[in-house]
Amino acid sequence: MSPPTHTEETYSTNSVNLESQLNALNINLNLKNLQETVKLKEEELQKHQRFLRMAKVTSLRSKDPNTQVGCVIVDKDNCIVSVGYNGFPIGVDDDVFRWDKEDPEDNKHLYVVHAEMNAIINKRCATLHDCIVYVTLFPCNKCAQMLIQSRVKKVYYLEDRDELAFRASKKMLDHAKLPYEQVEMPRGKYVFEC
Ligand SMILES: Nc1ccn([C@H]2C[C@H](O)[C@@H](COP(=O)(O)O)O2)c(=O)n1
Ligand SMILES: [Zn+2]
Repeated sequence: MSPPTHTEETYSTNSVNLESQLNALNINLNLKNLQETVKLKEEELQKHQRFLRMAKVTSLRSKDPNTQVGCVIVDKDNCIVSVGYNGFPIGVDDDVFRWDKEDPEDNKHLYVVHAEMNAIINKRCATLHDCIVYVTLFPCNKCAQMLIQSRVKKVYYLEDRDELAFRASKKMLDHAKLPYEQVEMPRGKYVFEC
């Protein structure tokens, strides 16, 4: 077999260079796509953190001495369509009805309207279908029922509890395929100059 001619050697070298240049371009393109994906993810996380910070501010209006919960609902255009916090129904006097939990026959849980329920009731739009719910504490089973029936798209939350109401809520949300996601907040993001 005759040795490769100068032309064949040159062609072979060029094709190797071309292939390595294409590989380098491909790696560079993948890196740029990855950087863009990471940037979009970071921007989305910051959006969720902004709305959860608003939910936290909303929760400060609650008179519950033990647990203040806030809820913000936004539509598909990220416009706030409703807010709510946990409190007694309109006209149910905080001075008459008790906020403590000692007496099973006269317990705040018999009276309080949850933040999510208030946000659902307070909505300033025809429907909550496909809206996103931001709540400072994971929805209980009763709120999960209302959120499912309202056909919201997803729930983002800050805190969770290992209690029956929350376990039942997850069971229903999972079965109804209503997704939920816990959001980590950067430290010190609740410092409000009031
Ligand atoms: N997702 C939730 C869970 C609870 N709440 C309200 C109901 C009570 O006012 C308070 C919990 O009281 P605790 O048992 O911690 O003394 O939080 C709500 O609005 N939404
Ligand atoms: Zn609830």
